[in-house]
Amino acid sequence: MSTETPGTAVHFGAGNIGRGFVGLLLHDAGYEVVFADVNAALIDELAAASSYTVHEVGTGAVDHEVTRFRALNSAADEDAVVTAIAEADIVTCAVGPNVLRFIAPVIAKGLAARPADAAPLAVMACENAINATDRLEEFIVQALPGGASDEALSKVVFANTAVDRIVPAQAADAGLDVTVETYYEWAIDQRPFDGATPSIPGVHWVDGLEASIERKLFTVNTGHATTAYYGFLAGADKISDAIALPEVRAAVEAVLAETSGMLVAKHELDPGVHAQYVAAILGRFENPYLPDTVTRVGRQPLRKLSRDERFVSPAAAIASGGTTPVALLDAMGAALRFDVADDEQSVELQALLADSARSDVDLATTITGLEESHPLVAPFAERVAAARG
Ligand SMILES: NC(=O)c1ccc[n+]([C@@H]2O[C@H](COP(=O)([O-])OP(=O)(O)OC[C@H]3O[C@@H](n4cnc5c(N)ncnc54)[C@H](O)[C@@H]3O)[C@@H](O)[C@H]2O)c1
Ligand SMILES: O=P(O)(O)OC[C@@H](O)[C@@H](O)[C@H](O)[C@H](O)CO
Repeated sequence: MSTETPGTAVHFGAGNIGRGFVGLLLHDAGYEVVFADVNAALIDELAAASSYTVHEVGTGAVDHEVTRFRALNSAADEDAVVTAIAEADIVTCAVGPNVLRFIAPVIAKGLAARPADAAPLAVMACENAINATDRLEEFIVQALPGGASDEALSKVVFANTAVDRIVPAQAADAGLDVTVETYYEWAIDQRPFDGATPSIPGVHWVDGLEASIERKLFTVNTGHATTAYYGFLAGADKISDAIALPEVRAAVEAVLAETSGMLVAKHELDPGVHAQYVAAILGRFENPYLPDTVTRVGRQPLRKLSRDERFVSPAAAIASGGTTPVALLDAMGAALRFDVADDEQSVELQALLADSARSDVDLATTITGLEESHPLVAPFAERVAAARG
């Protein structure tokens, strides 16, 4: 890690947000980006290319060319990834929260292989999850050869981040190019760097990430998922078509009114500024040029319905104040009806709901991770019963 000349950044996950956002900002900051991914076809295509283009769509859109990258297959060529990490300034990832445990061992090996006099490696997870870097850190520490020695941990700085840019699934013929919205925000907790933050233009450095990640996850992602689940039920394919339906729009606005009240109170946000933030997000969902789908945005419903995620976490915060978050509970009920054959978690969810040996309350606790005595369980069990028909 250096505040001076950018060197190398290793980025795990060369998918939509990896190429369309994190890789782009690191490239623009002057880093050589080393993409590490388990998708052999994607890595081969990246390794054979000298550039790709990030196409923005919407008002003020421009194209950006990304060059000066390498691509490594982290499943087939772990040694090369370890070497790259040993020599890098930065490691980032956008692989999905459930994949963090699988990339941690190779990062641990890279840390162990780092020269003793190297500057600390900045590790920053760019996932839609609360404290994703802390989760990654736990897996890395568990995997450190010889244990979490002071020497190993002196070679690394872990910082939580919040990333925001809608990057839809890409067209089959897009190749490496990525279509994205114009908007982006990358907030990173600056406290762990002790004044020596990496130089990445476009990053918003914050003191502590809790307010930034909760504001983002419980507004952008709660609203997005609500649009997806109600849109799916209404037969919409695109997010922009879904949010154009009055009943979907009303449900999304009701959900965001609930999360807004919680966020404004908890993080002492300016209500007017937050209202503008919400309005801008609804405008982003409306972007007709963004080919985003309800199936991508609703993907992995069991993850989205879990305890620390975009529905249950804000709903539990509201319930702890004695109020029942009816719109959030109804949106969770809509999520239960997300029945998409090629989404593994949707199939698993539907199988759970079809299991007549299990009670509604049992399923409500299993899906949300809440104790049976929690005030949300009884009303969510009612939505479970309704979804089971
Ligand atoms: N797409 C968005 O709009 C967006 C925006 C902000 C945050 N995110 C978050 O970024 C993460 C990735 O989302 P995405 O939309 O880019 O998904 P994606 O499926 O397009 O990309 C994920 C990539 O990770 C790779 N991968 C999976 N397992 C791996 C492993 N063990 N090692 C290395 N690579 C591995 C996959 O092959 C894939 O290329 C998620 O946490 C998501 O919530 C996405
Ligand atoms: O990536 P997920 O599955 O957690 O959520 C789906 C979308 O809401 C998400 O990818 C958004 O497009 C993104 O978070 C915008 O910043």
